[in-house]
Amino acid sequence: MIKLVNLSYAIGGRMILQQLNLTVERGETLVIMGPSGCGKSTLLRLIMGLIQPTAGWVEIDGTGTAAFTKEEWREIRQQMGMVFQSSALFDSLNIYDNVAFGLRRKGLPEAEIRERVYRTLAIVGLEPETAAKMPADLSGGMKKRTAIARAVAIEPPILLYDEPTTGLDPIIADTINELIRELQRNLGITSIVVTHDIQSALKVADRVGLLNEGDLVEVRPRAELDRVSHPLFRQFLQNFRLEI
Ligand SMILES: Nc1ncnc2c1ncn2[C@@H]1O[C@H](COP(=O)(O)OP(=O)(O)OP(=O)(O)O)[C@@H](O)[C@H]1O
Repeated sequence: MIKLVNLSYAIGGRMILQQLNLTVERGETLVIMGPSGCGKSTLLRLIMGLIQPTAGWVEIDGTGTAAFTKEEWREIRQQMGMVFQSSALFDSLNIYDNVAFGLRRKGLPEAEIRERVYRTLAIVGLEPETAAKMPADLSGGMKKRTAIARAVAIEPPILLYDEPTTGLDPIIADTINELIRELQRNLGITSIVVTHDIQSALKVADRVGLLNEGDLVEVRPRAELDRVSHPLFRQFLQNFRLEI
């Protein structure tokens, strides 16, 4: 479970996020949409503890993080996987070592790492032979699968995705959406997905929220998107030619 309590973030005197309150239940997938620059990536960075809020706090599974030390953040980050916008694979490491990265940091024995790497590659739909390849040898969709595998390998209860389908063609994007859904269904992962992609939102979301100018203006269950009331949210959905 992820809870935001009056969460605010300002930088250089400018308010980026203001007083966000939200609970993402265990096993739920929340999609956050919003215009460019509205603060979506900043929100994910706050949840990961990569930056600290100006006011308010984040709770992870009932634990408030406001007074966390760097060490405590490092520990709780073990509960969270992050899939970065550009996949952000380590270019000099092969796929095996990319997926093994978080497992090595946990200090697991190599035999267990090996078993988990191949199991995770299978979960994300990559052949075992992919393990020996370098990121540069992979297509965009396979890179994204690898990035998801790297995040999933540590078996985190929470996964955060920053624009998981950006830059992928619609068919490949759809397979990534399927994968996000499967991970939620099969592993019960709690997820926040930040995206511009309404198709993706419709495929993976239990609920969808609109972030605008640092404010979470409306959050709706996926099945109730036809009842959205905020004008910008309506416009946002219509712009993507959603029949509402
Ligand atoms: N370190 C920083 N210094 C100055 N401004 C920042 C910093 N980090 C974020 N911002 C500003 O905060 C706002 C929100 O940025 P953020 O990257 O969170 O938006 P976003 O919604 O993820 O955008 P996009 O959809 O384009 O990725 C932007 O106006 C950005 O310029």
